[in-house]
Amino acid sequence: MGKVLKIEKYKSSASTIVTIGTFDGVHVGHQKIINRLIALGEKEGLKSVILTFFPHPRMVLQKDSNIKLINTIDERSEILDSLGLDYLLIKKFTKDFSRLSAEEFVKQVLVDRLNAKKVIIGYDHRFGRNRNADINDLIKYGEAFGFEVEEISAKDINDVAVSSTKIRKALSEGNIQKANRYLGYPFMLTGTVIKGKGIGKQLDYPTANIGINEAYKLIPKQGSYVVKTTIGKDTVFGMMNIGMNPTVSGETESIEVHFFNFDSTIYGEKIQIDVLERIRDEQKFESVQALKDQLQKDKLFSLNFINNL
Ligand SMILES: Cc1cc2nc3c(=O)[nH]c(=O)nc-3n(C[C@H](O)[C@H](O)[C@H](O)COP(=O)(O)O)c2cc1C
Ligand SMILES: Nc1ncnc2c1ncn2[C@@H]1O[C@H](COP(=O)(O)OP(=O)(O)O)[C@@H](O)[C@H]1O
Repeated sequence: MGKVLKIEKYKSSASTIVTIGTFDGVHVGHQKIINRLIALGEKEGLKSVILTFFPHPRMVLQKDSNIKLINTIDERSEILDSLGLDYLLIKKFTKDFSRLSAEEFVKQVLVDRLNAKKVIIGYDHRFGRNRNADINDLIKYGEAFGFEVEEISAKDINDVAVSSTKIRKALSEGNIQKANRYLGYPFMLTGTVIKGKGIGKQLDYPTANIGINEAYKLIPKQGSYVVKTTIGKDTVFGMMNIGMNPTVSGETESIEVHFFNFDSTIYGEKIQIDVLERIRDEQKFESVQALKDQLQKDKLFSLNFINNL
């Protein structure tokens, strides 16, 4: 288990191997780089470090940017940490930080704080004020300050053929199978169980409404999905709806889950939902009975899917 730290509190006496990036999604391409980082670190006796930024540079530099992220920063930290790094450092990305020259960044962060002896970086990585510097500059700084640079080639990156952008698109289109294949783990939603309208129990399908605090979190296309979660020590499956509930209300978007074989009150609990499969688009039904009939079909679809896992 690694350590998640703010970089302002970190100064490494041990020599490190470092990779730098936003890593939104921590997808199979990212995982490949991180596994290489860890393996090389072990081989060469260097502590493995990921330096990541939050908020996303686009959220800071283009204030109007409506970028949505695959992971909240807590989700990203948890997934990165689970890969077996020594340290995950989160650098708060600010306007001031973005104004550091490439050389200042290398000296102040990579050298003085991280004590980097090796840096693994993608062939097209750019850094420093106005993204002025590239990998060749980094190699020169490495010669001056005493670290090696290992390039991840275009071929290595293209072989994986996965990108955070492609995953965002798949999620926005409701293509959860594709997103999950690219992620290498099920897409997750994390939130707190909040009060809804109290209609679920009347329908005989109580639904835990999930409140997500992070406005920048990407929510998949509206519709219903098969999901899985852990409540206490139990694995619980369910069916989730993301949408406006047009049959009974229709004003605001909600995210709600009906869990199978479950009947506890869980208001206020923090919950992480793994999204496994899409069921269908949301519909406006003629009657509450028609909605209930559909929910019964959705349940059968879900149970069948779960039985085949
Ligand atoms: C799997 C699932 C699918 C749903 N699909 C629809 C739908 O297509 N149309 C609709 O109006 N409501 C749909 N609902 C939402 C119900 O209307 C909703 O559960 C009800 O509004 C309860 O809300 P409450 O928890 O805020 O009381 C769905 C709910 C679930 C769990
Ligand atoms: N099988 C279940 N699935 C989801 N929530 C359940 C279940 N059984 C009990 N609950 C509890 O009931 C609440 C949902 O009831 P519901 O009538 O839909 O009210 P609300 O509108 O407040 O969501 C959930 O937040 C949870 O605490």
